Amino acid sequence: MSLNIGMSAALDAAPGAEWAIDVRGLSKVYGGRAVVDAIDLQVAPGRICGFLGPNGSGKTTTIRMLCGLLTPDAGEGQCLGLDFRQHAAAIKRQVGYMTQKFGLYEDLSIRENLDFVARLFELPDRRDTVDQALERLGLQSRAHQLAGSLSGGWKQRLSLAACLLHSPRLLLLDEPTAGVDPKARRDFWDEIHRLADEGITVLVSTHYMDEAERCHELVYIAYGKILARGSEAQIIADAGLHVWSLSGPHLAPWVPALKAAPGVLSVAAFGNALHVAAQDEALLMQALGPLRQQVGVHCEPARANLEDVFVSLIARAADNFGVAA
Ligand SMILES: Nc1ncnc2c1ncn2[C@@H]1O[C@H](COP(=O)(O)OP(=O)(O)OP(=O)(O)O)[C@@H](O)[C@H]1O
Repeated sequence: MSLNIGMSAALDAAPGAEWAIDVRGLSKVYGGRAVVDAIDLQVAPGRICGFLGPNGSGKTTTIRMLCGLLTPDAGEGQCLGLDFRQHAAAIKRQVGYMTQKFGLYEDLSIRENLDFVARLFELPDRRDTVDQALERLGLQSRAHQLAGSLSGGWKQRLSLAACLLHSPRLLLLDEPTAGVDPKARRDFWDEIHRLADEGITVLVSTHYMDEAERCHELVYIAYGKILARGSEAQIIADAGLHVWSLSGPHLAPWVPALKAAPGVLSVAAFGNALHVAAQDEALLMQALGPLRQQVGVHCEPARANLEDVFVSLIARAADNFGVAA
């Protein structure tokens, strides 16, 4: 069970705060290594901010510091208008945190789990509150089923219902849809957008590009540092990438040489096409030269997508930090 609730907190979020999350210089060091390295993060109320980055880049650590489950080594700022270092308990009461791993009791039913969480939060009218949560997330038909016997999609809905029970104003969701099928993911995102329409702020980590596209804004982190932020369109424009799409037979043998070519930052297959990306257009043309001579190979400029940008950012960051991408 990962819920950790400050029962004694009486502070409410400061009304009308300009930012739901506003932290600067947030850092966490493990074993002498800054796994979150002086990051600044601002999210306005009612916005959905996607938090992206490769495995081990510091997303969970950041989320856990924001909701007061982990003490930062440095940083200052506010969550919901409250100083996030001084008022961790008060913030916890107004934040819904969904962990990466299912954090509820497998041997309790859906209803029993929700009732348990309602007790933890000392919610009044528990039965009504649980009934409403069951209805909102479409869980009534399975209310008496043990959580341990639910599929991934149902477990995820139960987790979301549990973290919404106390009417939080900020949701911190850590890879909430990992391993969940496309229909359940779509339903989940519809619900996230309904919540944002109601004014709830959402910071959600994900590895899925289609989910990134459903966020109002994105933050991309690697090696504990923020490498890009903004809307999808801004991030793509800021990256200044040149991308060419290649199609034709037997392209796979060309991939290693393309990847090794100077200036090439990303090579990826999308269906029958290869996307090759670089910042330096002349180097890209040089890398593509031999392929453009091949009979049957069609080359044309393409629009960079988020995945092209993120893979390229990692390649550049790896160069900067002197590590293997
Ligand atoms: N308690 C800990 N002690 C030591 N190192 C830790 C601890 N927790 C996390 N780390 C390290 O900090 C780094 C960042 O981890 P974190 O879980 O925040 O990454 P992440 O971006 O959430 O990754 P993923 O996408 O795989 O969930 C990793 O290298 C991880 O091994």
